[in-house]
Amino acid sequence: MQIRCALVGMPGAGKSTVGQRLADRVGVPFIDLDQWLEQAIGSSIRSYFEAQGEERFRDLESQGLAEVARQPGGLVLATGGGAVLRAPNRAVLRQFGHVLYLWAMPEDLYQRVKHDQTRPLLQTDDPLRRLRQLYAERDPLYRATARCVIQTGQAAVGTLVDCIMRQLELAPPPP
Ligand SMILES: Nc1ncnc2c1ncn2[C@@H]1O[C@H](COP(=O)(O)OP(=O)(O)O)[C@@H](O)[C@H]1O
Ligand SMILES: O=C(O)C1=C[C@@H](OP(=O)(O)O)[C@@H](O)[C@H](O)C1
Ligand SMILES: [Mg+2]
Repeated sequence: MQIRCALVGMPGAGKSTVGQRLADRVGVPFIDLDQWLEQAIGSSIRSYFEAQGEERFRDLESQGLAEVARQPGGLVLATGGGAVLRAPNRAVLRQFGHVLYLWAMPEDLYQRVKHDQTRPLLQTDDPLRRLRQLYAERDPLYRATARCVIQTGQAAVGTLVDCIMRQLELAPPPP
């Protein structure tokens, strides 16, 4: 089965986790853009981001996205939460394939990422407040990029994969 789809959404939405599971289920390669970048630069996103600053990270992310999107054939691509910030990236994603927005409320995102130290933008005294700010800025951009919105809420990862497969018309509707 050849599917080309990209997952966008806030940090903690489940792009990396759901994307890997979806790719395994369908049997296509999976690329997590952050992991791909970490391999390319030989350092963690957090250290690169903190040493070089956000603009340089965004440049790197844009270059990486353009390169990964050129890979032909079936592919599930999990982006980083800020990949939609630049208009050219949004165009690359739309051209790449079916873009799905994994949506969750900031309060649910916070529960998923509150103990995580790998996300540079959330290393603040008040990560929930930061998530709310990021959500307000980005929700319109995710919606403008994606063809559909998948509400993640309390849904288990397997349930979300089923839902995405139905969106991609790879699975029959539930009885
Ligand atoms: N649907 C879900 N329900 C509960 N926990 C989830 C769900 N999706 C992801 N998680 C957990 O939330 C955390 C963040 O998920 P991750 O895939 O890294 O998100 P993203 O790549 O969108 O930032 C991980 O610990 C993951 O196991
Ligand atoms: O929201 C963001 O700007 C970022 C999200 C991260 O990816 P996740 O969305 O997988 O956390 C990673 O790309 C980087 O830390 C920046
Ligand atoms: Mg991720």
